[in-house]
Amino acid sequence: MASTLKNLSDFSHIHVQSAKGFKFAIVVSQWNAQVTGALLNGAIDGILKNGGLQADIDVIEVPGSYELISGADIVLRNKDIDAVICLGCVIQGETRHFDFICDAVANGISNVAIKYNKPVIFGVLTTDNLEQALDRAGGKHGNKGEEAAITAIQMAHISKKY
Ligand SMILES: Nc1c(NC[C@H](O)[C@H](O)[C@H](O)CO)[nH]c(=O)[nH]c1=O
Ligand SMILES: CC(=O)[C@@H](O)COP(=O)(O)O
Repeated sequence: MASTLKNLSDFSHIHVQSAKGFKFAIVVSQWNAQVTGALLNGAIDGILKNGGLQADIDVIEVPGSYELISGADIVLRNKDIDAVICLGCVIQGETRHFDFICDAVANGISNVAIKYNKPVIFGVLTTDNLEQALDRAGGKHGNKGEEAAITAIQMAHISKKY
């Protein structure tokens, strides 16, 4: 369902299990910091509102969304983490660089999840412009960072169960 048809932060349709006892890493890009900072706040709020502890959240900043791949790999290689949340904002520019970054990040994050058999959540906005990004980072379409946190909580429970 397109974001315009729903609020990304409306979880009334699901039962969100507790985040208590799980350890999360949030890897966040510094590119478009106005947006990624809001995504980070949303993700942290999503974990804390559902019983998680601030002490169980590691935040790792990386330069750009492309570096989310390495950031997720480094943290999973070095820490016992239940789920990683990758937050970024890629905005179309004049060239095809946007396409290469988006494809690389989506595929790279998937590969890290498979490599470590851990949930690595794709919380990366890929927008035409800044307005669309702000709308999804605490604006009229909610906060994709909070959505990514809820996804991480759910996947952490699934990983623990099976
Ligand atoms: N244009 C955007 C970038 N570009 C930078 C890359 O992510 C990467 O850091 C660089 O290619 C060096 O490896 N990154 C974003 O996160 N958002 C953009 O809009
Ligand atoms: C996604 C990007 O790397 C892009 O914003 C860079 O802008 P440009 O394509 O104009 O170089």
